[in-house]
Amino acid sequence: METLLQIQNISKVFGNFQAVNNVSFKLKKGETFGLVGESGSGKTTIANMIIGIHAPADGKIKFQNQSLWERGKYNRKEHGKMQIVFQDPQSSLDPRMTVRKIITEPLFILPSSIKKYKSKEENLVNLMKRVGLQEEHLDRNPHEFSGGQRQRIAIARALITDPEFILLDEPTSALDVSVQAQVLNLLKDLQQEKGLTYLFISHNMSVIRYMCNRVGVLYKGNIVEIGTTKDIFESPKHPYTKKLLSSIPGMQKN
Ligand SMILES: Nc1ncnc2c1ncn2[C@@H]1O[C@H](COP(=O)(O)OP(=O)(O)OP(=O)(O)O)[C@@H](O)[C@H]1O
Repeated sequence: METLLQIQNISKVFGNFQAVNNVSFKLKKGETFGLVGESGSGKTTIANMIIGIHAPADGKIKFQNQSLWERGKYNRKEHGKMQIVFQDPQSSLDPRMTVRKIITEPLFILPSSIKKYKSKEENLVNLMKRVGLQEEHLDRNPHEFSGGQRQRIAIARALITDPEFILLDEPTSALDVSVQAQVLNLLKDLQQEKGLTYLFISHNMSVIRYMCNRVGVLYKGNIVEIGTTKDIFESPKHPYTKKLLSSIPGMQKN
């Protein structure tokens, strides 16, 4: 299968702290790759290097075979094809903006003809319905919504540019368990419909198992194990992976 995103030996140092150390993995088109590890293991730092917030100290990140970083500068040319959904919809959605503005904001990086077409009322209404919201929600502000609805708004915003790839950074960790399942199922259905590729970042092994085809286990900035979800959960090799698994309620200890 075609490789969409390739992470090659990336590292990141803050002061003299090595947050990410020589990390490599690949995302194949249409799959969900999970990145799991406890708080502080470097998950968000890797996400930030992919989306252009931090330059890697070393290594390469290639999207559709194009380098995203060249000599410390981020290449935003293909940025509409990559989107992100963050953990906390409370702080990632601007409270002063209407839902309409929030959702259409990513279009500004696209050519005006596409922007004009995509922001047509009919398209917006269809997109709202697809993520489980309603037309009348378009002119409200984020604080008028529940956590689950806010995350649906963030998903609509991610979908507006017709991306190939969505980086999901703990997308349901701030939600109640029942709402969490609904949002995860929505993400799964959207992936099927649109052939999306996901990088799914989480510290929650159960969610990773439910969502991912393959998993990379991150420990203190290092990938200690990569495998199919089945291999990671049924025959983990690294002691740290075993430790993560033993912390899941109801999981057999290895
Ligand atoms: N801008 C920064 N300056 C200094 N240290 C940082 C910075 N960003 C992250 N770190 C450190 O790098 C390490 C990795 O952080 P990171 O946020 O990537 O971890 P994480 O696995 O995403 O954790 P969490 O799940 O808590 O978000 C942490 O020890 C953190 O304190």
